Amino acid sequence: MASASSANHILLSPPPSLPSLLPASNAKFPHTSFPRNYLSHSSLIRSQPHLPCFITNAAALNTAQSPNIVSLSKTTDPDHTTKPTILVSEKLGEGGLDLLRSFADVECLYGMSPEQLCKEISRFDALIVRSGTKVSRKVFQAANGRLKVVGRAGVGIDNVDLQAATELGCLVVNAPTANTIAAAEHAIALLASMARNVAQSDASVKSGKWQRTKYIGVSLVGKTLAIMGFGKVGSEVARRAKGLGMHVISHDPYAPADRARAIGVDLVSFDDAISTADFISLHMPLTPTTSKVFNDDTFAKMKKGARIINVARGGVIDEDALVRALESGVVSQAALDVFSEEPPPSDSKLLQFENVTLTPHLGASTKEAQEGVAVEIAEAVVGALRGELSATAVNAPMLVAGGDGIKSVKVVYRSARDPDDLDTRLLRAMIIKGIIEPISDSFVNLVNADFTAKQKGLRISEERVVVDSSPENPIDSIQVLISNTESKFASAESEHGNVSIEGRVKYGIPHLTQVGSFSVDVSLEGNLILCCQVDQPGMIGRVGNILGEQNYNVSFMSVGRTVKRTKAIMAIGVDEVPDKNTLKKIGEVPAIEEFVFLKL
Ligand SMILES: NC(=O)c1ccc[n+]([C@@H]2O[C@H](COP(=O)([O-])OP(=O)(O)OC[C@H]3O[C@@H](n4cnc5c(N)ncnc54)[C@H](O)[C@@H]3O)[C@@H](O)[C@H]2O)c1
Ligand SMILES: O=C(O)[C@H](O)COP(=O)(O)O
Repeated sequence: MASASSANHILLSPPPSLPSLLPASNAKFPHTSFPRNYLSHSSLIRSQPHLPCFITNAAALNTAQSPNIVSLSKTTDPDHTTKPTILVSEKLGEGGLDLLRSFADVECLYGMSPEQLCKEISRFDALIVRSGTKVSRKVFQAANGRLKVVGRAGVGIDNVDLQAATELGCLVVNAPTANTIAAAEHAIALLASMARNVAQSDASVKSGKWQRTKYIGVSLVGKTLAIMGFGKVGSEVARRAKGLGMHVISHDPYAPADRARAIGVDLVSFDDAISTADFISLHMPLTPTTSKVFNDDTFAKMKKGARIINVARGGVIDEDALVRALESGVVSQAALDVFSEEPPPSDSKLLQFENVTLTPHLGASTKEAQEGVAVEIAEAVVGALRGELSATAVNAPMLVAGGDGIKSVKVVYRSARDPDDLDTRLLRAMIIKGIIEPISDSFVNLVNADFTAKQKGLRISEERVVVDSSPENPIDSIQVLISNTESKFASAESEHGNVSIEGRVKYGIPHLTQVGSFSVDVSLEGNLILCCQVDQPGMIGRVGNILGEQNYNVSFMSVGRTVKRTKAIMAIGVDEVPDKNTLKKIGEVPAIEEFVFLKL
């Protein structure tokens, strides 16, 4: 692709290499004319050399509001005409569906078998599920790279294989807030109805009996309630239980003590919580750590006659152990909204206990919560498909952790902020993506960038340097140093042999400010010719004339040098993509040692 008239002299020949300088081809999404760079990246990443691309993308982040927000891509493809497609596999509120339909072609296919889902999935850019759809590795594989977003219309994402999603570059978003109150209210409903045998006595009256003595209950006031998991739902349950006059304690290894204290709750150890509580309400997510955390050992530590409410996930309880605890009387009552298998098999022993109250995963099922969740997830999915920032991304780059020849990359962030307040995970993912995408065969986006880098054995180190600049700007500048590689633009190599490049945002636009040891000031937009030449009079004119002769309009020029009359770097912006011969002529100017053409 480059014809070299000397070792340091790189002449890019547009055709046939030009396609590699132009926006990424649609090869990975051959099925659609949906934006080509969607969840891929800006054309710059495919262009030469691959260094400034991550400066562009990383520096652009300075305009984003929060480092905790993930954007998969920024894209503008003026040619796209086809709407994205979204599959909704479980019942979703109308408000959310309306929103989805205003942006995409939406298909609601409820009650699909896992095989049907695998068969259908490759037609869709996004999938929206609730807790009833298992989004397994097989589903991601069957999507053939098309699926870009999975939206979980609710909180728990234990039915989505996040590892597979991450590896295959699919973003997973959820709707974490809209059903909190519904779930908390359901826990309180189960707590109160269990204490007063509402469900059991209702069934008894309906069967013609009048058993006032049998269904004598227990009072809540003054009793100790242990909330296991003091997150959104747990803390709302705590508030309500305080209102009922209960003494509330909680166990949550990650919850801040002052948040608990603010609502009069003491955070205690797991064992203290379960051994002192009269009622135990479960509100932790199902994870490998919490799976079957309520088992024979833990039931044995409970106060005899403890009562358990589970509105979290069935899998946090070893259900066989619960059966044993109910049989022995260690647990006197249980109220369960969730099960390890849903619906529970008809021969499940849990269905046979009169002192166990069961509901069919109704925690989030209020009209209000379902409408809220539907809109929340629709906004998240549409936003992600548009390439906007997504605050509810659950798989990357926050949750998970190239190059041929490249072994290590160092990123230096200069910022006025305290290094502890600088969350650089998204920037890091952007930088890694920029580096490995051009040298990776697999589909790389912000979701799987870290994972792919790890697979390639790329070491990334970060340094945060405090500088005196406006704290309103999260990052003053970003410098990327890549060792053990050669740049297509040799002048990008610093004296230590690292490829070194620095960028910053100026007036909201990413600028390249340092290439190797040369200072430059180049806005990273449009078409750019970067030359390294002997610093001598007339160079700007010569290159300008070559471009002018072919009617190429120069939009800006910037020259940087280290020592007078030695070497200089010239950056020339052009409105149009120069043809092969024009670029060749520039390369043939004797004082020009090397140059690259970049389409940003
Ligand atoms: N039944 C329903 O319909 C329904 C509705 C909403 C939520 N849920 C379930 O409830 C869970 C909690 O929802 P949320 O919105 O409060 O989530 P959340 O993330 O706000 O809270 C979960 C809390 O659990 C804590 N936690 C994690 N590991 C823990 C452990 N080992 N021990 C104790 N605490 C631990 C976390 O620190 C966090 O504070 C969800 O994951 C979901 O599975 C069920
Ligand atoms: O995690 C959740 O949000 C709840 O379990 C709700 O699940 P659902 O959407 O299947 O009702």
